[in-house]
Amino acid sequence: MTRTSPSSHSPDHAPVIVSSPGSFARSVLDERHPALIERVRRATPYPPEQQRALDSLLEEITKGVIERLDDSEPGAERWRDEPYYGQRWPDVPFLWAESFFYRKLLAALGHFAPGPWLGIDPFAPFKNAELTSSKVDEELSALDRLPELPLEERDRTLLLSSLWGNRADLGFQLSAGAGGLGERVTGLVVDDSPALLETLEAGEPGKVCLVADNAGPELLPDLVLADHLLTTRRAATVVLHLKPYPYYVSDATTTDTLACLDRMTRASGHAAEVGERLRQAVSGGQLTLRTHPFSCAPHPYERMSADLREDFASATLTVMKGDLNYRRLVGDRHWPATTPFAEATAYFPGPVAALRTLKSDVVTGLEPRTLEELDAGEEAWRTSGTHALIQFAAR
Ligand SMILES: O=P(O)(O)OC[C@H]1O[C@](O)(CO)[C@@H](O)[C@@H]1O
Repeated sequence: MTRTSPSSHSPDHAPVIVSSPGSFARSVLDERHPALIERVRRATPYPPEQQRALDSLLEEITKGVIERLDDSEPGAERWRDEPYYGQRWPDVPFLWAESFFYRKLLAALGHFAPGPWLGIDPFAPFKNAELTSSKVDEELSALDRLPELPLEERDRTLLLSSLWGNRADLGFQLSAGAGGLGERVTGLVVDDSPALLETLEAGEPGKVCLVADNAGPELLPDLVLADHLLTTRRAATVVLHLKPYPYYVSDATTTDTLACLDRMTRASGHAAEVGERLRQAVSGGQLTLRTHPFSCAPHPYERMSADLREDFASATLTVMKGDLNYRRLVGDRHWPATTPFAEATAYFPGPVAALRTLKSDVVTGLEPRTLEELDAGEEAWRTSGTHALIQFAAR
């Protein structure tokens, strides 16, 4: 990966830029994005106007330079002052390039334009296939064993299933180049779960912010975890942060959340009970769904707006799910992997945890010995989704 000039948050660690051929970031832009355009075309019979817009987007990302979003697009003003227009896609920060690609894909499909395609989620066919799969049936039935477990074991099981649910990332599965997901490795590269749980147990139950990542098989265990936090009084309220519009293929929106609740209540046994309780929690205000525009911003959380900062500052704990949230939490930078997680997140306004399977180059908080072992083992441990971590920083 190439490096560009450093910036304020971590002067020594440059942002991840796409350019070097052969880098992970480059493979996402060169392989994953064009493949995704084709999958979207095949999944939904978009009319000629949208087909032509997809052709132009494909041409732009493969051969052209970055072109602005049309001013008529909702939220276009948030993208207007970015410094990257006219540059080649591989020459700008990875996080920005990926985010802008997803926003342009929605523009090409008329997602925000009044008319018949308004609000149609281009990724819905993939998400629906996952949510209706028999694998999900099995996972929901497995919940029947949950009430028998002692509390400590339930805590751990639910944290781990929310964590490993993060492997359910359609971006990965749709990828032609990445070779899909490898076998998951048992054991976490960092496990701060005892400190995380201690924070939730200390003092009166407060608010927990759960910043969701993917829909379906990841969101289901996230919702079960939210129910567990509420029913065990680890949290008085949970705020579930969702994406305001379809993003990074499988990221969870409000529609996806309602689909999960529906899936649970239509199941039997414990899953149905949890689903019903969660519906009531939404109606009663114990579980709030929040879709902040910054959730789809191409920036690290260090640049979050004052109202979002206030939400996280007033929480007992914020849990960031998944790889993209991790990249945004620590900044998508070339951190030395042994940089303490607390240092990389020092700006964060409250206690924060990350539950993440590793699917991109960025990582912090590793013990030197762990890093040595990982580097000596499987080559792509940072990006293959085989390893995972639970990190926590108190404030
Ligand atoms: O769904 P997750 O865990 O956020 O993973 C999404 C990840 O997929 C990628 O788009 C490509 O791997 C990463 O850039 C991103 O971090």
